[in-house]
Amino acid sequence: MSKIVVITGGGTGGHLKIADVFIDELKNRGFEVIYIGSTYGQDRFWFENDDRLKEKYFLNTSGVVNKKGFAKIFSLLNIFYKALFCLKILKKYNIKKVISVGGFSAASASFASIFKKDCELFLHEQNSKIGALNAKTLKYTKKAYSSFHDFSPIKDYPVDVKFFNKQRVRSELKTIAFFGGSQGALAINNFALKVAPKLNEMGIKIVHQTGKNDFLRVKNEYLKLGINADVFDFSKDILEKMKEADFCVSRSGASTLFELCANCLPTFFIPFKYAAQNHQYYNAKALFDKDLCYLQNEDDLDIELFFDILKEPNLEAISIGLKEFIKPNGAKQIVDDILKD
Ligand SMILES: CC(=O)N[C@H]1[C@@H](OP(=O)(O)OP(=O)(O)OC[C@H]2O[C@@H](n3ccc(=O)[nH]c3=O)[C@H](O)[C@@H]2O)O[C@H](CO)[C@@H](O)[C@@H]1O
Repeated sequence: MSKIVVITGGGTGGHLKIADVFIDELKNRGFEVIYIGSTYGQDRFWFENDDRLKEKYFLNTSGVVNKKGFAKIFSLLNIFYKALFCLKILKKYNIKKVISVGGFSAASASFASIFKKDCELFLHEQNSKIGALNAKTLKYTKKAYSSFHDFSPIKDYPVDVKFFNKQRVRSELKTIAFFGGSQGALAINNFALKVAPKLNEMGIKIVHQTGKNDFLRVKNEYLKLGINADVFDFSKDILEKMKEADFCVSRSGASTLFELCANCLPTFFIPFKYAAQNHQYYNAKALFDKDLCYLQNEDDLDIELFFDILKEPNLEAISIGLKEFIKPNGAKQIVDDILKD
């Protein structure tokens, strides 16, 4: 069997994090990995200087979902043109297995794997609602994996095992973290700034990930409020920040959500309302239905209710429940399954 696997997909951190976890898992088993992503989105930021990869290609492709008319046709033609380039890569390295982690970055290499007769396509869908490209390629896949959908033979999310290793049952509220997902979230930044003075009065320490675009504004606002918060735009080691927190306010992007579960950190989710098919809301609802998180839509945010929750945040029961909700080794099981024949 060829010892080189192609991983494709990205655009945002939620997809790229899965690629990252699979790269480690494959490298540990002596496989080499080629990554194919896009020049748009965050793919370069995550993998351009990654020494684990045998090769990396960033194609000039972009999404088609939100485009209309000629722009849409042009994007589609471009994706197919780049698929021919990907086909050459698959042939050159005799690739037999391509793993897509979704997002528009995955389109060209996924189509190339479908064109190549002796190549199998595998898919990881992170969210509760199936993404546009994944919905199109699903029927051509050898196997598809998801923590939300019945078609998946493996339900555990491929969370980096380090989040489990630093798992902690929370019992006392000393530190609160605000996470906006890989790009940060204006709504969470504004909410944090509104509740910060009272949190500060209550003696609660604030850790706040703002995203790159809003970092300076938020940092300055904390300075004006005279609050000594740990403010950062993006951290390569988010676990360092997470493990310190006893409660979190976060977007419900799938990778963040399952990392929070793995770490047993009770969370108040504020989903990104424009996510396709409102998938962030449904991601969090899977936890909410089991009383394992707090959940509020951005438009209904209620500061009084938030502080009511903080009076008796049920930390221990939620923390213990999260431990049961997700088991480690999701990545290992999926890669075992991909490599098994
Ligand atoms: C706006 C948007 O379209 N968001 C989507 C995107 O979210 P987004 O890109 O925000 O993805 P997630 O929240 O799922 O994951 C973010 C990843 O980045 C990491 N991280 C984040 C901040 C930081 O400072 N350092 C760091 O390493 C997190 O640990 C996590 O692994 O992909 C997710 C997975 O498909 C979807 O559920 C989201 O709806």
